[in-house]
Amino acid sequence: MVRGANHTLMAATFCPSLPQHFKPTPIIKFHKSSFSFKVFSSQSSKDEVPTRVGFLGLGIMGSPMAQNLIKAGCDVTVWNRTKSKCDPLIDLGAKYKPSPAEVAASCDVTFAMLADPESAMVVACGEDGAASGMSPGKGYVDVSTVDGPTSKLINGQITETGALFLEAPVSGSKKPAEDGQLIFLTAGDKSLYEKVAPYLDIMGKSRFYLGDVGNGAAMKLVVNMIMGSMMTSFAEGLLLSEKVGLDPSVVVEVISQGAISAPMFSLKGPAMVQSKYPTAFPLKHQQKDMRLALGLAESVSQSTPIAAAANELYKVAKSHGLSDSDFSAVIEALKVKLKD
Ligand SMILES: NC(=O)C1=CN([C@@H]2O[C@H](COP(=O)(O)OP(=O)(O)OC[C@H]3O[C@@H](n4cnc5c(N)ncnc54)[C@H](OP(=O)(O)O)[C@@H]3O)[C@@H](O)[C@H]2O)C=CC1
Ligand SMILES: O=CCCC(=O)O
Repeated sequence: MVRGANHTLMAATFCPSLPQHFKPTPIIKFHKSSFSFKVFSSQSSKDEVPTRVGFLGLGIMGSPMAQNLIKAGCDVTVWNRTKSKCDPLIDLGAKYKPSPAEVAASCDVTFAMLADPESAMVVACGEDGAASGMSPGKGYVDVSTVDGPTSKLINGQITETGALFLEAPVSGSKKPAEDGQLIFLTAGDKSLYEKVAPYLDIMGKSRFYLGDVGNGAAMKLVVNMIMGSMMTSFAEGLLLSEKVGLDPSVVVEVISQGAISAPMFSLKGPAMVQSKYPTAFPLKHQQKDMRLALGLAESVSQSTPIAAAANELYKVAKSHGLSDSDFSAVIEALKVKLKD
């Protein structure tokens, strides 16, 4: 693992729009390794930081991530299927292009934060997709949560153009995205990983390089499978406590002080007790991740009965119209079940 350095230092190190006196020596020391960049050349080459950054997909996660790049002084060009979501970023100084292909063609490196495997594929490889604008010297970094096979297909299409590919799904939700505190789980081209590291460190607090394409996706799915199961177990506990006459708010407090304490329980618990689910991580995406994690487990004949049961609850919640609520709304599926 390598840790991100101070964001201001990182931004000042390579973002061309910052005043020269803010630029310290371009050597970034990380937890386990260090390397240096050559910066501010108009041409990209192997050891230079790419200067023109594209961002495709401006949903709950993509918008604050792109915003942090802009605020750090980076030269950012955005695209989103629903154009209106580009407007706040354009107001902050971003450029706009009307297709992923045009973003990719005008940028050195392009990030993509899409909903699911289907949208990640169409934006990367569809008509006017990013691959059409790719060429040698450019890079494509997919930070969406997808499965390994999808990531490998995108890798194939991007690298066929001579460009480089990195998968880099993130741990951390809306608030960490806003605060530049995401955790990047990267895999793929190592040289691209090193080139984009300063950008990852603006958007995140740490990054892992995990080797071949597919490993980042697998890591993300394992983590989210655990998270999805934890949430359903937590929901069961809250409802059981209420049924036996305990105050579920006190359960949240007790948990927060013990060995099973987790930020997620303290963060979501108080709202869940009030049947409120302000969306940070949409339930439909959590169910997608459970489904993809189950597919991953199936591919290696690993038994995952807890995740399979949790997945069923997310499916029930979706069928009750909770797709766009926060994934903590899965508790409603248990309320429905208990009433039946
Ligand atoms: N929210 C969270 O806490 C986290 C989410 N993730 C993952 O990050 C990814 C994005 O999540 P999030 O930002 O929450 O999701 P949102 O649903 O808020 O945003 C999804 C984005 O994908 C775009 N999109 C969807 N379908 C298509 C399509 N067919 N063609 C083109 N664009 C499309 C949307 O465009 P449009 O605006 O036009 O709908 C939007 O930009 C997901 O893979 C999710 O699992 C990872 C970590 C945390
Ligand atoms: O994919 C979503 C992850 C949410 C989180 O890590 O808090």
